[in-house]
Amino acid sequence: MPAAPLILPDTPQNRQLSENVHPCHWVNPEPAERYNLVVIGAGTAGLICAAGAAGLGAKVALVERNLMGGDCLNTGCVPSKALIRAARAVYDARTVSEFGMQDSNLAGFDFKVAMERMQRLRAGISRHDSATRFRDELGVDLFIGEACFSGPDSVHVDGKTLQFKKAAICTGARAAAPPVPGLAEAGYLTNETVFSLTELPLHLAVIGAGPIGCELAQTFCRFGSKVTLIELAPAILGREDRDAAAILQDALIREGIDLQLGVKISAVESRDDQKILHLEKDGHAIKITVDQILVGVGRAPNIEELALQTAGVAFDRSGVKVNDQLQTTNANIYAAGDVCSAYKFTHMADAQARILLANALFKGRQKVSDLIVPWCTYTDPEIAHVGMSEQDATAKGINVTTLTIPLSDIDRAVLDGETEGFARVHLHKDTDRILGATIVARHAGEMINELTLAITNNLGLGAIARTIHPYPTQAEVIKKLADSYNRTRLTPFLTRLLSGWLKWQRG
Ligand SMILES: Cc1cc2nc3c(=O)[nH]c(=O)nc-3n(C[C@H](O)[C@H](O)[C@H](O)COP(=O)(O)OP(=O)(O)OC[C@H]3O[C@@H](n4cnc5c(N)ncnc54)[C@H](O)[C@@H]3O)c2cc1C
Ligand SMILES: NC(=O)c1ccc[n+]([C@@H]2O[C@H](COP(=O)([O-])OP(=O)(O)OC[C@H]3O[C@@H](n4cnc5c(N)ncnc54)[C@H](O)[C@@H]3O)[C@@H](O)[C@H]2O)c1
Repeated sequence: MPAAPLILPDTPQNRQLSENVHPCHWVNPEPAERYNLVVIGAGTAGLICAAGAAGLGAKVALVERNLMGGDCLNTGCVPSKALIRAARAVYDARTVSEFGMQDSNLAGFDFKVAMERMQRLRAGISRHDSATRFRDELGVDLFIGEACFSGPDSVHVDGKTLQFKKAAICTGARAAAPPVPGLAEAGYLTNETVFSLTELPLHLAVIGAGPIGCELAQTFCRFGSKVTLIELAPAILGREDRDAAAILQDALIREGIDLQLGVKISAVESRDDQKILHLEKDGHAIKITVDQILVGVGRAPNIEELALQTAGVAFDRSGVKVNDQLQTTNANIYAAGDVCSAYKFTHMADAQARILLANALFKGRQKVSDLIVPWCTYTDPEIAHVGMSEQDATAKGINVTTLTIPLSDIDRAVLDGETEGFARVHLHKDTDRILGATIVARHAGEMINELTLAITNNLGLGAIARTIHPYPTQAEVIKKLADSYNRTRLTPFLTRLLSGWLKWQRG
């Protein structure tokens, strides 16, 4: 009988996942005399570093204390997006009457089936991050255990010492806990435990309306939980365009989420199986009784166990300190991903790992500040953003022209019944140079790529105006932005000139 999986519940899918990303009978190899690169942490950043370096012929050691694949595979992007997909199916089924289908209701929804689907898909995807693949196909020395520095050029794991020329700290981050009296005693879910639920909460309190809170509040509400979403700030998704966040805020309230904004949680107490949250809002006390609490109030870097002082690596509350080339205060040690990045995204961990490889192994001088970073919050509608916001540009003293097209102007969005949203670009004033963009649409995450490509490659809106977009697609909204830019170039003088020419043509 194989050991119980590291990720609960104990199901065949979770056993398969565990066997791939933390095999129970794994035997650590004998360390090489010296490694070109020792990578600590096998999340996205660490896996890209290890696979990339080994693929280029480096001798690489990779150390992971828990599950290879890190947050993204096990407790982040993958399980959350599988559940978001299930929640969309439930929502669509409930709102089909306008398409002529009979109303369906929630009675037929089985939470266990949605969770099993997530576990099955996650286990399948885990093959790419598996221990045996990294050892047998990529030639990486994989050590399972907790790593800590034992000197400026050595790491200790499982009673062994790994000597390195260069090291990469890729240890990621974990859920931060809000300092609320009684919360720890009452118990709460985080991203590490919410995907292990076996029963749908009847009433779920979600603390924090950032991406984690908004995505999962909407998901559980669609599954049929009563959801209270509690946010300290006066609005949700503080980092997003205000108009974009307002559209989502309305959608969440309309779907039945009890949204408590500008609220302080003064205490939590538990009574029988219930948890009681005491809130303060505008001087009033509010009491909410729930059966589960989910916390999503930001991340704390995983640095405590690394003995960073021993290696001369500086750090603070936000993580390992790195320069623009991802080098720490020890010139031979670099860091990438959530442990050092203000942008905590899988694609950013990936992009930083590539920079780390070039700079650490090949004396490259690539800079993080040169990256154009898109992101997307996978609510319904999605909110996707790339580049600067209007405030970023203003703070840099750049004059901006902002253009916005509502989705209600786009035929395909009208036909799909998905008109809630818009596309917006910020241009360098009097030019077609795109500084940043936000899209709110059901599949905004797919649509933002065209604008990311344009910004990354210095293509202005003019290039998009010259690009044919298939009709009818929702991405035509980006072409319409470009057309509206072209119209701004029609000065009264040019208009007079053109109309004079056409008049002359008529004879
Ligand atoms: C619920 C949720 C949803 C998300 N959704 C998205 C999304 O849709 N899109 C997106 O881009 N991002 C998303 N993210 C963010 C994304 O998961 C992270 O940005 C990404 O996983 C960071 O990768 P990383 O390699 O830096 O760190 P991690 O994935 O955290 O990996 C770090 C690894 O290091 C290991 N480790 C730590 N300390 C040690 C040690 N001392 N010794 C050995 N090993 C150690 C850990 O066990 C872990 O496996 C989401 C996050 C959450 C929580
Ligand atoms: N789709 C995606 O790419 C995606 C999805 C989920 C998570 N992530 C990543 O994970 C990271 C963490 O996400 P997150 O949502 O936990 O953090 P966050 O920092 O983005 O948002 C946390 C929210 O919690 C609020 N908050 C803080 N303390 C509070 C308190 N005591 N009471 C009530 N509200 C409080 C904050 O005001 C903020 O709005 C993000 O930075 C993001 O990069 C990305």
